[in-house]
Amino acid sequence: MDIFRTLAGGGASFDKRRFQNDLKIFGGADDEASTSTANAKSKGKRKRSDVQTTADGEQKHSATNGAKVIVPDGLDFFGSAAKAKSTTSAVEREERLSKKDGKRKAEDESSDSEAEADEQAADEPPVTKATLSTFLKANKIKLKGTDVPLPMASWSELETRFNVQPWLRTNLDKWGWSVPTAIQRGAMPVLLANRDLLAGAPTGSGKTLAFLLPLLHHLRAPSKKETFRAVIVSPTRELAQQIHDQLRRLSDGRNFRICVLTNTADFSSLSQEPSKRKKFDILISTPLRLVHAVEKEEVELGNVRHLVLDEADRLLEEGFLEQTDSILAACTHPDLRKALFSATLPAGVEEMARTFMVDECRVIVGTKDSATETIQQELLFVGSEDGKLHALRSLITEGGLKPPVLLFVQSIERAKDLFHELVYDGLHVDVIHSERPKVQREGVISAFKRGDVWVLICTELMARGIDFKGVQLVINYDFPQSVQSYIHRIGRTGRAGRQGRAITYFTKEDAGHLKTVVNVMRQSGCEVPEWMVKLKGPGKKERKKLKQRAPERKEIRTSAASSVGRREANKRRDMIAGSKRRKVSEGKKEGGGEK
Ligand SMILES: Nc1ncnc2c1ncn2[C@@H]1O[C@H](COP(=O)(O)OP(=O)(O)OP(=O)(O)O)[C@@H](O)[C@H]1O
Repeated sequence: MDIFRTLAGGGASFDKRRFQNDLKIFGGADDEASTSTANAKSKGKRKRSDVQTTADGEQKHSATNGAKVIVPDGLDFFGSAAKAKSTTSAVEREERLSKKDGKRKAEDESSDSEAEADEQAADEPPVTKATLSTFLKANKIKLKGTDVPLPMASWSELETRFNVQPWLRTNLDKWGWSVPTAIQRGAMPVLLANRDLLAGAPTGSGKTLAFLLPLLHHLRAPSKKETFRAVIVSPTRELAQQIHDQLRRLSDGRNFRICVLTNTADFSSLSQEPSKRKKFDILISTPLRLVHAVEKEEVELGNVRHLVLDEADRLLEEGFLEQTDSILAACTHPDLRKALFSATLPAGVEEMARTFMVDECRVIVGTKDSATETIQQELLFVGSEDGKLHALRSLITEGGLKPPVLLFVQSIERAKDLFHELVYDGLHVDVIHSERPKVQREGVISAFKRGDVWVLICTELMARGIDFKGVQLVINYDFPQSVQSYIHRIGRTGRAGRQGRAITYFTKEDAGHLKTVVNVMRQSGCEVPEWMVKLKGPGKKERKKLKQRAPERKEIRTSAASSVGRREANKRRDMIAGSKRRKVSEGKKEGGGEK
């Protein structure tokens, strides 16, 4: 079907002169090799988001094409205008710590002014009732609930206001973060005051610390008497492991016993008879594992005082809802406090959450269900399924594929297929999905973090929560099945104040759902062609259908002949490289004798 008829059927009209290049390609959509950038920054006019501060304190993202996009202060999650610099320095400082001493010294000297900005930010005065509304506005925080505790402006309030133990502050300071992020400012006081909390803030904005620190504060020290006083539930093993790693760092030196139920060793300790079981202070688990353990009476949740649902909207969705419900029912302690966190909180989820929370506070940062501002988002029309491989290979040959890259597909099958295609392209590519054994999954993640894997093909498994700091680019090879999926997937880049880029491929078949992504792009300040803005969004029914079931797509495969050709070419290339290496090493041996 003609794509323009499809789109026009949705109420779109086009400025054909302005988008003549796109139009040309759309018109020739039958040619499966056709690809067209239908994004705002096409043809090299990509927006860069260098944060500038104007005299009136507003921040601007300067675009390389000259266009200025005003960014509200609060959407810089790592500080307001005056602190933009200091935030960057906090993240940079974390990286610098791992560099050699000499280099560190030189960098430290050159960043005197940054250090001054850090100090200024760290000294921000506590928020009072009189300054509350200005503070909330500046940090783009929205608070709701009865007697919601005032947000905290700086880390020093942890001691002065909440009496947090010095060891916790010492461990926190090891990260070198000069100021709390907006969600940490708003959510931590609520949790430190031991209130139920529903918290929403963009991807990569530091939600994990916002719930971990108050939790450790309340537990104070390991307990010999009670087991499982706190439970953190996450939808994937990988995320559970990541939360565990951060918790370990934050509780360094305190000997808290932390059980990650997805770890075989911890799990087998619980399968023993009750008297021989190890006692744990904190339990981190995926829902299914936890429910099984509760059913088998290996885990007893009657002592739990603090329950955290990370990626709460996912845990309250079909597929996990039943298990989350069982977990809630098993946490029977009268003093149980619940904290729900996510970057996306659809209205239905909030409604459901309110049915089991008590006198909860609601803390939302930025616009609900929106993408992180530092991500340059692009939509790329690829004609048809085959066009995706062409687009990807063009990106590689044009040098636009700067590793590390995460590449999302809609199913395990397609992840495997794409891996088999790309592995012959000479890329350092690997694939991760739930069918791969745990050890392999862990190995792939480590290799990706080390930089040994440049392109990681993944399924929805990696869409939420995973914090790979330096991801340069996210490619949605297959169009995401919901707006939440889109926000979380692209949120793997542009984390902790860094810049990131996300490209979403779409075919004629995806066109009906384009508007959902377009809305997110516009909301986060990306330019979008007018014709896309005028598109009609999918109805509720269509959205539900797509969420429940991924569309049928043509198998990922270039012609057998070309893949054999590439395989042969790669073999030849490897042989030549091997022979060169051998010659060099033989030469070295011979040279060695001359000394
Ligand atoms: N106050 C801070 N200043 C600077 N960096 C921070 C601060 N707090 C956390 N970070 C860093 O920000 C990054 C993102 O944090 P985190 O993984 O908690 O994000 P998140 O909001 O949970 O994201 P997602 O929604 O994707 O799960 C991490 O690398 C973390 O170390």
